[in-house]
Amino acid sequence: MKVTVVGAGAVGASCAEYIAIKNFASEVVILDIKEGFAEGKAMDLMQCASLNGFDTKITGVTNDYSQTANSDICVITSGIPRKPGMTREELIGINAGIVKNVSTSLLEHSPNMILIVVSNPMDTMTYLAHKATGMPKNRIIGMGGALDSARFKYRLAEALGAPISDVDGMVVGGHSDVGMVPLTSHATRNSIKVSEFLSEERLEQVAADTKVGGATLTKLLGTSAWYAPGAAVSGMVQAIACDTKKIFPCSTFLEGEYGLNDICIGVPVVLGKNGIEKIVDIPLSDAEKAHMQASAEGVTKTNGLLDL
Ligand SMILES: NC(=O)C1=CN([C@@H]2O[C@H](COP(=O)(O)OP(=O)(O)OC[C@H]3O[C@@H](n4cnc5c(N)ncnc54)[C@H](O)[C@@H]3O)[C@@H](O)[C@H]2O)C=CC1
Ligand SMILES: O=C([O-])CC(=O)C(=O)O
Repeated sequence: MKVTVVGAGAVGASCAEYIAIKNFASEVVILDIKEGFAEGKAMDLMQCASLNGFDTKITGVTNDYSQTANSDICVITSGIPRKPGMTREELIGINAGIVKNVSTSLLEHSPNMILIVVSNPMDTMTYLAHKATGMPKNRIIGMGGALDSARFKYRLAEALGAPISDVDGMVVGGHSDVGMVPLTSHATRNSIKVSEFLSEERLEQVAADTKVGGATLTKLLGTSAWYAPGAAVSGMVQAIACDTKKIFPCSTFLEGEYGLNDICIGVPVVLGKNGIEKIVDIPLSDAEKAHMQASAEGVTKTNGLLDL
């Protein structure tokens, strides 16, 4: 199993590190445009191998796509992150050109790859990768919901005073400060609905804190987060590589599901060796449906800024 990660920055390196530590891939190639940067990150990570007990071979390359040839899974994390006070959508001007170039260059050398898009604004970048490469929709997957759901579970556990392992919950919709749709009505603490434990007001606060999860960290860190994003990507890569059929909320191209068309947005999917193996249509409450519709309108508006 060969995995390529484009972008050796904060998220790319974190993702490569988690993939290596989980020890399911034979090879990880990290590619960056900055001379020597990916080589340095790869060497540093390889020097963790004996300490952390993994056998994954990690190599770094400067913009040499021939080294990525025949990758099974490719991850795009290249592009600029936001600074405090910015929205993800403001990154489109620079990141669209990068994602378009990177996705087509990857496809030239790995025609059978499954592509995971991380760069922001992620739903629009996933849509762009779809249009630029013409790949089948099951092989282009945007990462956002897996991270947003982890943040939702963190906030729920905090409010419940419960261990995170006791909590389950999912966030669908667009990966943006306003567009996320935390599915509070489906969230549980050890199979008991969280509404049995928390007031409506407290649950609204949990949802609000979840939606600004990325912005909160960006304010604290001065740039956006990387540990949980890297862990979220590595979980999706593992599900595909090991054909686990686990369900993750992912951004995927919709053709009528959830009443939406010609858009990539977060919905629950089954991940396996073929990438997105099934889109899971779950019933939403009227309020969740309205949030999903408004979220889709936001993503479509951002997609309209693309030069396709
Ligand atoms: N979807 C999600 O949930 C998340 C998305 N992100 C996004 O991921 C992206 C990366 O974030 P960070 O790693 O923090 O940024 P970073 O600045 O640490 O790393 C980005 C890397 O991309 C490289 N790069 C730029 N243009 C390139 C090109 N054409 N080819 C190859 N490499 C290129 C840069 O040299 C840099 O090393 C940002 O757009 C950020 O907003 C970040 C966290 C979560
Ligand atoms: O907040 C950002 O800009 C990066 C990101 O997508 C996240 O951490 O959720």
